[in-house]
Formats: sequence, structure tokens, C-alpha cells
Amino acid sequence: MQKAKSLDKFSRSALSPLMSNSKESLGVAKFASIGVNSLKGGNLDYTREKKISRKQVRNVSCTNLNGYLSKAHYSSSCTDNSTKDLTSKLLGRVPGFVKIVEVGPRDGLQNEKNIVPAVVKVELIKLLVSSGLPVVEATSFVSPKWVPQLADAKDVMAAIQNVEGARFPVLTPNLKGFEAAVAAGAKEVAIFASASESFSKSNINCTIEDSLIRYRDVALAARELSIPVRGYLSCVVGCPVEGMVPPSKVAYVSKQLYDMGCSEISLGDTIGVGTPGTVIPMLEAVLDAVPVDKLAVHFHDTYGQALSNILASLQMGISTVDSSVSGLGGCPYAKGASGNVATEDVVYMLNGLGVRTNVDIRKLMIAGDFICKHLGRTSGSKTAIALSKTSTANASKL
Ligand SMILES: CC(C)(COP(=O)([O-])OP(=O)([O-])OC[C@H]1O[C@@H](n2cnc3c(N)ncnc32)[C@H](O)[C@@H]1OP(=O)([O-])[O-])[C@@H](O)C(=O)NCCC(=O)NCCSC(=O)C[C@@](C)(O)CC(=O)[O-]
Repeated sequence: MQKAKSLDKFSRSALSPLMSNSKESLGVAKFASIGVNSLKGGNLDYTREKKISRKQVRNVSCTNLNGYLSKAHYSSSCTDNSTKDLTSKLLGRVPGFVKIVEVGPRDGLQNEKNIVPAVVKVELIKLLVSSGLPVVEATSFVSPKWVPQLADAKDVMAAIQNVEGARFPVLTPNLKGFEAAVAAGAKEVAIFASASESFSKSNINCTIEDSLIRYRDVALAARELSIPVRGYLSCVVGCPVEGMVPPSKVAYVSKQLYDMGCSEISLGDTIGVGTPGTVIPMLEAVLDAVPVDKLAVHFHDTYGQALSNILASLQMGISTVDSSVSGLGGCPYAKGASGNVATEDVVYMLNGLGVRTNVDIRKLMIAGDFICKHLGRTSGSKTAIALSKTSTANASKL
């Protein structure tokens, strides 16, 4: 029901102007080419399009980049009615507010070979919180033999007990981890299943069904303490071993996580192979099983597709997006997995769409700068790189 409603609205508002048949999954691939052709072919007058662009550029230049950094450059500044119509047709379902779940301190660092001292992790968390991020995943209570980088989970949690302004969920793979997390002061936890058998085995050393049995125990224990549980689902479009993962499998495991009481289910493209052509059919299937307001998306950016996939997800009504500052990240048990989509890039896109996040991109860049300096590498965020090159005069106005 939920999906029918959401997709109906989705295809009417977002896809229908560009798709010949929104019922066909394959149409998604057509979507791009039909869209481009019709725009080029005369549905939109090319000259007028150029004028609009110039006007937008004027608007942007007179606000010294602020149009791109803090508000929609389309919404208030653009007065052309037909452009507004097209914009609202294409972006009509994009929510007005998106909750960003920052996973940098956990997903971003778990794959780092050199141990990052707890004090650096704590400072990173504090900087991220001060940028306005509402949720910062702090660490994992997993086996230190499996993920040595996060063996200091207890110390990190102890140091952020008095940090206010954000929630700090932590990963717990089993009851042992859950109990340790609660003892360390965690008020929210996350469990992590997979839609691929091979990945389940390599990441948590058990089958999908066995992991669900374990996670039901964790969910039950959490319910008794009124602790919210987020459910991650990995490999939602592709697995490093099995290749393509069928949407029906993703929908099945999502439903299991939802039924055991997960307050949110985060759909992870663990190895970043998805495109809107595979992500949309996957989301269609999941929306059959789980209400849209319980879903989050978690894209790695291996093939540079993360922002397109996020936009498609927003157009389908999803309003929670995971990302990692400076694009840090990767899963030690997913061969080929690269960094998460960079939080700075997500915030920049959302600002451009007029979507609120309450995140201050300048402060976010300070957090990114801090951790990149510590790791001795350049940022994986195109936005951070571009903005750091703007003149000091402009940067001070961000
Ligand atoms: C699940 C296990 C523990 C099974 O690992 P196992 O070896 O099958 O577990 P076991 O029960 O046989 O225990 C082995 C040892 O680990 C200990 N142990 C057992 N549990 C814990 C615990 N919670 N905390 C601390 N220690 C623990 C246990 O006490 C024992 O210690 P020993 O007797 O050998 O000294 C292991 O496979 C594990 O820790 N896996 C975690 C892997 C991981 O963290 N992966 C990355 C996160 S998932 C991800 O990144 C994807 C995501 C979420 O970002 C979304 C996406 O992008 O797709």
C-alpha cells in the first residue's frame, strides 16, 4: 500500500514527464535518454534555457556563492514560471528536510590501517556535532580481532558522554556487543545484516538467517531498555562475490529488520556499484515491504554514482541519507568498496535543491580538514576541495 501510494506519486511527479512507461523497470534506463532527447529536441527551447542559465549565474554571483551554499538557487531567485513548473515536476517529491546520518567516525575510519588514536576520533566527533549534524555514528562494538581500528569503542563512548546536540548510535553485531555498548553509555545501536549470503559470511561469519536470529535477540534486549535500533542492510544492489543482488531479496531482509522493530532501515550499496537504473527498482521492491519514512540510503561512491542515487531516492520520498565527512570509508570485508559519499557533497547538493539539513558546510569542512590532515590525505569531497580554493574573502562569507 505504502509503496503503491509513494510510487504513484513518484511516477506522476518525477518520472512521468520523462518516462514513456513508469511501470517498466527498464524504463529507468530509457528515462535518461528520453529525458535528454526531449530536452534537446525542442520540448525546452534551448535559447531560453541558456537565458535561464545566465540569469541563474547572475543571481548566484550577486550572492557571492551563498545561493549554492545555504539556500536553493532555483527557489527564490528564479522567476521564470515554466522553469519553476519543470523544477517542481522533476523535484516535487524531494523532501523539505533531510536528516543526514554522519558515519565518518565509524564507517569512515573502520577500514584505516593505521590506528587513529581515540582522542582524534573524539575530536572529529565533536567537530562534526558542532557543524549541526543531528546523528553521528560514533563507533562499533564488534570483535577487535575483526576490526582492530575500533577496539577503543569504550574509550570513545566515555569521552563523548557529555557531548550534546547529536545522537551517537553504535554498531552491535550480537548480544555481547549490545551489552558492551549499553555499559559504555550507548543510547542507540545499529545491527547490520546483508542481502547477500557471501557478504554475510565474510562480514559477520554467519548466514543471513542466523544473523536475523541474533539480531532478533539484540532487538528484544534493546526494546526492554527502550533503546532504538537501526538496521543496516548491505549489498542492496550488488555483492563483491555474487554480483547482482535481486531486489526481492533486499525487500525480504528489509522486512525482517522492520518486523523485529528496527526504527530505521538503512539500505547500503556497500561497493558503490548502483546507478539509478538499479537503485530505483530496488527501492520499489523495498517500498512494498517497509514504509518510506523508515528508510535511509547509504551509498558508497566507487563509480561516482552516489549523488545520482541519492537524488533518485529523494525523488522517491526518502528523507534520511547516510554520508561520511570527506568521503572517508569502506568496509574491510567488502573487496572493492571505496569511500562513502562525502557529507560535504551531499550538503552542497541539498542546499542547491533548497532542502534543509541544519548543517553548516563551513564547519563541516573544518571537521573534514581535521581528519584529512591527521590521515595525511586530501579530501575525497569535491565540494570541500572546490570551496577550499575559493578566495578567503568569499570563504569568509560561506
Ligand atoms: C560478528 C562477529 C563478532 C562474529 O565473529 P566470530 O569469530 O564468528 O565470533 P565468535 O562468537 O566465535 O567470537 C570470536 C571472538 O570474538 C569475541 N566477540 C564476539 N562478539 C564480540 C563483540 N561484539 N565485541 C567484542 N568481541 C566479540 C568473542 O568473545 C571471541 O573472543 P575470543 O574468545 O576469541 O577471545 C565478527 O564477525 C565481527 O565482529 N564482525 C564485524 C565486522 C564489521 O564490523 N564489519 C564492518 C561493519 S558492516 C559495514 O561496514 C557495512 C555498513 C553497515 O557500513 C553498510 C554498508 O555499507 O553496506
